[in-house]
Amino acid sequence: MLQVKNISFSVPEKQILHDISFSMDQGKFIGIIGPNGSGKSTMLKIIYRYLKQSSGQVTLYENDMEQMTRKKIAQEMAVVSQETPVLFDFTVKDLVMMGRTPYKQWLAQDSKEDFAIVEESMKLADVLYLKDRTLGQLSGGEKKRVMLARALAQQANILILDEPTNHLDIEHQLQLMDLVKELPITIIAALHDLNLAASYCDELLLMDEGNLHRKGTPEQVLTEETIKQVFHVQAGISKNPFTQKLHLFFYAENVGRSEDK
Ligand SMILES: Nc1ncnc2c1ncn2[C@@H]1O[C@H](COP(=O)(O)OP(=O)(O)OP(=O)(O)O)[C@@H](O)[C@H]1O
Repeated sequence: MLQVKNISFSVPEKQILHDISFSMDQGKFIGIIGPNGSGKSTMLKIIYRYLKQSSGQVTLYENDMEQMTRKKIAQEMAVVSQETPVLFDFTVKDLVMMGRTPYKQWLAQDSKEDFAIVEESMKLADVLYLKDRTLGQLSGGEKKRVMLARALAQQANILILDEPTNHLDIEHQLQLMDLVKELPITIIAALHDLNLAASYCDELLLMDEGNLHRKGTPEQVLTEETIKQVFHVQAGISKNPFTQKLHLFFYAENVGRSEDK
């Protein structure tokens, strides 16, 4: 459904992305992983058209995204970015209602259906109890969940998440990942936690210094060799005994050396 074709991105000082190509199939959960500064957020920002690539093309259902209107893109894609908007005086329910904007005519009233969708989205993201608070009165993790609720209210076909579990406690991390995994839509998420990525993603894109180092299933991408090459740490590959999913252990290269002496 979505194709990224030969995308490069440069700023005056340097090239940030080098000739990236991949495609996303309907209903799949794709994870973008890689060290700090490897280009994950930049790649996502180009997909949701916050940044314009220097060369290459992104197509959605074979249409060039540059030719699509903002409104059409907002009906297709919802984004939870790393930044929270500076709308401190807005209440949670008003913010989540903003997710309905792409479906409204100029100055149209919120419909019964809009209110029902907003309430359901707040329930799913576990923020209903915060609905009358303003954004300025929330913790980092609560804000993150409100932004997820807003994205859910958008009812888009593609959900883009930039480090969605950042700021979340472990219960809410797993809740969020379970929730988005169950959605019948396509998800693309930049993730730092490789074990979360391994557990939930159908496919991983491993970025390294602006290049797509490897793509494939978690088993294909998360090997001892690739982790050493890209993250410069040693990894042991195992299985989570409860979920049977791939599980990684990490250690610095010199661990255990003192015991060898
Ligand atoms: N506007 C800009 N001008 C100059 N350099 C930039 C700009 N935006 C991003 N960069 C650089 O591009 C590289 C990729 O940044 P990006 O935010 O995409 O990385 P990331 O993989 O998402 O990192 P992190 O894991 O730390 O969030 C970094 O080295 C960053 O400093």
